[in-house]
Amino acid sequence: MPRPGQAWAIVPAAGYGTRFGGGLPKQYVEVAGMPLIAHALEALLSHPGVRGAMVALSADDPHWPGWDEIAGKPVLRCAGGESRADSVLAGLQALPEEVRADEFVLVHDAARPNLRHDDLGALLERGRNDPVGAILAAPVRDTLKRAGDDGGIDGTEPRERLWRALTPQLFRRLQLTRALEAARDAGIAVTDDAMAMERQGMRPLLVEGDEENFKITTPADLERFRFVLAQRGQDVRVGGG
Ligand SMILES: Nc1ccn([C@@H]2O[C@H](COP(=O)(O)OP(=O)(O)OP(=O)(O)O)[C@@H](O)[C@H]2O)c(=O)n1
Ligand SMILES: C[C@](O)(CO)[C@H](O)COP(=O)(O)O
Repeated sequence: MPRPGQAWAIVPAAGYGTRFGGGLPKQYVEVAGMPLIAHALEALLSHPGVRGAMVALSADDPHWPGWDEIAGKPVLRCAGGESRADSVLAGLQALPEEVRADEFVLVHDAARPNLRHDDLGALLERGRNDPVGAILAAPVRDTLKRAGDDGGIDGTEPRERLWRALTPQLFRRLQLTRALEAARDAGIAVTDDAMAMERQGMRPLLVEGDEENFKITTPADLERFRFVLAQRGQDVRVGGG
């Protein structure tokens, strides 16, 4: 049952997992008996602050299991686009009419299966009290090197005040739509939603999130996720991938 203040989530899931490899798009690789996208959706939709999800899929995605709801919440679908930003924009435009222009919406990668409820709660609480919105992020803790063409080190980048952007990212529906449209029209490939907002001169809030909310990009990331689940004592019946 919808509750006041719940936020819709847009889940971009129309990627092909090129860096992951294999025949199956990585969001459908099974871990602990569920495709990765199910872990991501379950973590989102089981939180009381989330109303439902709009999943942006590749057109005619043959792998989508066809869920209409998860954790008792509606799961809607739309066709994604050529880029992640295009897919997010498609999701924003496909949201139900009930979602007002000034309402906050979450954007969360299908490839991030390990979102914690306390992080999501902090993002919703603090992001809603920010004039622009907020993103989950993690401070850079390693020394950063810039690589030369020959594989040698060209230099060390100052890491003070550097953070890695995670998801979910929380913005108002119309503001994010306009920012993504502006970036698209300017031919700028934004790699996250905050970048589109920054281009408009806005400064989203950084909310520190857990390092375990990492994105599954390569097979090594999948092994890390399996290890994390094993550590949590979950049965890891590994499928393909
Ligand atoms: N045209 C695209 C490209 C990506 N995504 C989604 O955006 C998220 C983050 O993208 P990434 O990790 O890069 O996934 P892929 O694009 O599938 O990976 P790769 O770049 O290795 O092909 C993923 O959930 C992916 O499905 C999307 O919805 N539409
Ligand atoms: C949105 C994101 O997950 C934030 O770190 C990241 O930018 C996605 O990048 P990708 O190359 O589309 O995976």
